[in-house]
Amino acid sequence: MPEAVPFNKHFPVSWEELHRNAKALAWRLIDKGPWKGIVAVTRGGLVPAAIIARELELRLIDTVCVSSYDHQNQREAMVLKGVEASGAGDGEGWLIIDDLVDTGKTAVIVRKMLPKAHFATVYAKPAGRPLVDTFITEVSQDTWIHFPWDIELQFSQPIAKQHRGS
Ligand SMILES: O=P(O)(O)OC[C@H]1O[C@H](OP(=O)(O)OP(=O)(O)O)[C@H](O)[C@@H]1O
Ligand SMILES: Nc1nc2[nH]cnc2c(=O)[nH]1
Ligand SMILES: [Mg+2]
Repeated sequence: MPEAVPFNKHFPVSWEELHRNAKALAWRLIDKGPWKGIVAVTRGGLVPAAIIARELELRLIDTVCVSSYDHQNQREAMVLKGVEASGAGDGEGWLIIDDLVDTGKTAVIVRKMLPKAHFATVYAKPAGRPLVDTFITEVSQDTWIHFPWDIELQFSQPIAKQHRGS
């Protein structure tokens, strides 16, 4: 595995921004369909998958449940649940939706389960980018993305102070 990159930068995402970017992803995906359904990668893929399901009028939704981070620390990936009764088969005509790809480890696992599915994320970092078929926004490898469900409003240090401290 490549050496872990420290997260020097922070990229907070608001609900509005996430909604807008997930809708932008739906616009990119509409012409690549038709789609039979969505497999959301829990938990991060659940909110983007809900927005995309609404926009593409898809009602058949399944989940794969993968966990590989304790906050910012990556550990061995655990598959808690695979694709079940949805009939996704080899993934032909299906979308896999996750919030982001970072190292690409989760993407490799999910792609093995559904090799013909179209893998789409809202955000991508360079190491994971080759594993995604469609994404919206790229951020650098040393950036940690903070999703709206993980954060709350609070005082923020000026960038100059954060930079001196890093
Ligand atoms: O490309 P990778 O290095 O594998 O990282 C990307 C994965 O990490 C996060 O999930 P996490 O395992 O933290 O679980 P969560 O979705 O439940 O927060 C994120 O939602 C992606 O699924
Ligand atoms: N929230 C969040 N989860 C991740 N999992 C892997 N990389 C990230 C990231 O940048 N932000
Ligand atoms: Mg996840």
